[in-house]
Amino acid sequence: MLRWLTAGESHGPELVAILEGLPAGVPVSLDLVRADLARRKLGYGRGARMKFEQDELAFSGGIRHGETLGSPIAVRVGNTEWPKWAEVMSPEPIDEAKLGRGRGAPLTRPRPGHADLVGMQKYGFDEARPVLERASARETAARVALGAIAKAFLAELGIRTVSHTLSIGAVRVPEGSPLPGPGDVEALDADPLRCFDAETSRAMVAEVDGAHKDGDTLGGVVEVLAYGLPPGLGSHVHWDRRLDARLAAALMGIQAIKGVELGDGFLTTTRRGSAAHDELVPGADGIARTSDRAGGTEGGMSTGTVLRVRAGMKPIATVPHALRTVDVAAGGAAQAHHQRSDVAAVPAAGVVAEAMVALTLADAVLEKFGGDHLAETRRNLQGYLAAIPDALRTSGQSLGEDAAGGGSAGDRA
Ligand SMILES: Cc1cc2nc3c(=O)[nH]c(=O)nc-3n(C[C@H](O)[C@H](O)[C@H](O)COP(=O)(O)O)c2cc1C
Ligand SMILES: C=C(O[C@@H]1CC(C(=O)O)=C[C@@H](OP(=O)(O)O)[C@H]1O)C(=O)O
Repeated sequence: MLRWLTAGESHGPELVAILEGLPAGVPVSLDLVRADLARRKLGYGRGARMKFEQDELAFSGGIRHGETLGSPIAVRVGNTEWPKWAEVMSPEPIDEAKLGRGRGAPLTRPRPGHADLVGMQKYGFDEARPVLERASARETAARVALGAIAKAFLAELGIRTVSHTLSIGAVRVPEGSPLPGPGDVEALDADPLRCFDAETSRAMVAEVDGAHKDGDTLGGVVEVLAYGLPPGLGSHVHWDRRLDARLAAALMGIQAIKGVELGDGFLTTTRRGSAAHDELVPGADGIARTSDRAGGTEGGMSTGTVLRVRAGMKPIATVPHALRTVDVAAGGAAQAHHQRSDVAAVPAAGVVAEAMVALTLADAVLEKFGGDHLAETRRNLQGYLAAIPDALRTSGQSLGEDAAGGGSAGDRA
């Protein structure tokens, strides 16, 4: 079982994350995690904060000489902007008069679409600062750090994840466009919107520019792909063991994600059964699929084909052309508070979604194969794959011998 927790506020000194249950022997470096933290800041439409704020990464448990120890892994992501917020976010009691009218002033005009109002009601605060500090997606830096470690573990078993942007606002990659593979990650990261279709990416830039000019914000859809999965992660036997359910919960747990689809998702609901599923045919080296509409799960289990899961993000709630609200201190109509914000953070949400998928898959792998050292997990995986009888074997399925090698893009249906 893999467990993880994060703590820390958006403008606090640091985020702290703990990952418990990963086997020993997984190669992990600060650079590897730093690289994913940097990818999370990418994307045309992100606000100024992404440029001036630096993530200061440190491991403070669970890793020795570049490898996991099997003990809980502790990660700290320091915030270089902390000195500016030291009084506003001081853990020690502070004279409220000192906070003044600047960044410490009470936020009494809650933003529709953010956690402000209901957080104040629920936790008994009279202003939004104590709510928004934790509701903020700054927290996703901690999850991406843990996701990078989960990805390092999965890569050792030949499993690789890729995320990309499918839509921003009304601009969408055409249905049926080629999927990026593990070798396309660099090119995706170099694209301003992390979109695999160059023409659509240009249209997305124009969409973001348009929203920015109008003082507005955008949402969109991201897709995460996982290559090289064995069949049988998750289970059909109980609702909370289903891999699709676990992926949906993990993705819906990201700030602003409002919908999740497995494979063709809602599109499949419009198809007839004869055109909705992935038919099985005899292939050269085992059972083959004629399509990949399901997105790599059946009966709540991975099928061994490429996993394809989508997450839809609502537009950013802090709309520059501020939305109507109520001033809960003065009473009466007002405009929601606004200092700065992202126009769109969909590409960043893709990197976060990749981290959440990686953590969920790593958990499912450990549930099925266990192992206190990576070598044991790998042996168990290889033994399982080798024991699948020839008559049930799917085409292109690894026998496990190459599980230490690279991703198996050949699994793509
Ligand atoms: C990567 C990322 C960046 C975000 N940036 C902002 C932002 O700059 N301003 C904002 O109001 N919301 C931003 N959000 C969304 C808010 O965090 C989210 O709308 C808020 O937590 C309420 O979401 P909920 O209704 O899903 O709970 C961002 C979300 C993500 C995933
Ligand atoms: C700091 C990050 O994202 C923040 C997420 C966020 C929100 O409301 O979710 C609001 C913005 O913060 P602020 O209101 O302080 O400008 C974003 O910059 C980050 O992703 O690292």
